[in-house]
Amino acid sequence: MKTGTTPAPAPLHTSADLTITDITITPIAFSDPPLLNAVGVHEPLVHRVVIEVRTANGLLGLGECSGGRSRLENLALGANAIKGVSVFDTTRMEQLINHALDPGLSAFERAAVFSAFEVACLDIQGHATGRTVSELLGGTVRDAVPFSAYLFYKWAEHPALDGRPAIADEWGEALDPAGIVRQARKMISDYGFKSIKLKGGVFPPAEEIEAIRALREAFPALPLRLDPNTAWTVETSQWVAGKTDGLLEYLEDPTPGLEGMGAVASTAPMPLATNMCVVAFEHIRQSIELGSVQVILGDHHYWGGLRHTRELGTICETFGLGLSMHSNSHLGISLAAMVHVAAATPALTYACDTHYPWNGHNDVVKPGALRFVDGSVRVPTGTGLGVELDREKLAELHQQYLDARMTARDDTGYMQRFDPDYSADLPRW
Ligand SMILES: O=C([O-])[C@@H](O)[C@@H](O)[C@H](O)[C@@H](O)C(=O)[O-]
Ligand SMILES: [Mg+2]
Repeated sequence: MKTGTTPAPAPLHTSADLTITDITITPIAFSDPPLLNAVGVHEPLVHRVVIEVRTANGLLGLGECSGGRSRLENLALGANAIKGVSVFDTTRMEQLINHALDPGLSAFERAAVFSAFEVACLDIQGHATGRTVSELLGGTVRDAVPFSAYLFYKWAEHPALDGRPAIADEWGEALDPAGIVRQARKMISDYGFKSIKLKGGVFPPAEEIEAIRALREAFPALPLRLDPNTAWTVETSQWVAGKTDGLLEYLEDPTPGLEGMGAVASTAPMPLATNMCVVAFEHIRQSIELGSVQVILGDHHYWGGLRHTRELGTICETFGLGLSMHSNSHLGISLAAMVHVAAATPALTYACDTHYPWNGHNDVVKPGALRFVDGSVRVPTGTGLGVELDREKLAELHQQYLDARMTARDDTGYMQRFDPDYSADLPRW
């Protein structure tokens, strides 16, 4: 219970004014280092979208999601469907968006489109009532949200290409256990993270196990995770799980599919986690029946917004599953939304993932509200999401998007520019 030190804020606006009148969808591009994964390498620019929702009484709410040509088309359809609706009617909004989108679209894409608007509407609800988004989600159960150091094998620089010079970064090369430990030391010294995740699926599994061993030696007290994004067969996954017994707090998506994961889980000494085989509510039942995963990585972008992600927490608790959070390359609007929902979700059992150390220096939100201290981000205290748009930065990143003529993320195609024989067929080992 709150003590009398903070006076309860009076509602600032009546809900009668909170009809959506205008929505701006701005595609942006921001820089990204050459991070390696199971399907290739990150391109020099990430395509993402900033959503601005405005109401009749002049309030503004922000959302952020991943980009791509079809995503932009779907966002435009969604925006059109919810004009004239109150920002408090998010359930109806979800129905309207579902109705407006092509019936053939995946549940995943529908959820992603709705989520971007839901976050912006919750931001406005917060401004209108003088409350934070986490308060609107039921209040915080933690003041700060822990994140893990998200390590990647990486090249020292984006190689020169088509007349463009090479692009180096502050992180340098990490292609072996020593490079990974070096990267971990820098990330932990910069951000204070208390757990570590290594993106695997890049090198043969024995080499990645060596990197995990090196991390264990360098950071004896920090929990470790390995995520090869389904690069391994069931047999290889079982072998790796046996070799990393006692080293990992969980093993994430070693192999494709609920059945494959179930087979690995039946022998693995550690819990299995996923952001690939359980990505919608409809997958949970079969996963429980098969015992496929013991930890779900929620992600409000893909689970249909902040309220549904909070509901996912309750389901995880009900079935005795752990809950963590997945991340793709993102900026501060998404980080703020993650922090609010994670702070309001008692069932969160693991530190969340974030790409922010790789991308945050390019943020579209003004500095100050989001800071990592000892690996955690304190819940922003301003109303709504508690972050403010930096319009100059938004314009700059939008221009960067226009100049780059981006269409969709293509880690595999970019890798093939340097290695024409590269194949992204998985499982690879
Ligand atoms: O950014 C990447 O290369 C990651 O592999 C990302 O695309 C994944 O979605 C994610 O981080 C994961 O945990 O699988
Ligand atoms: Mg993953």
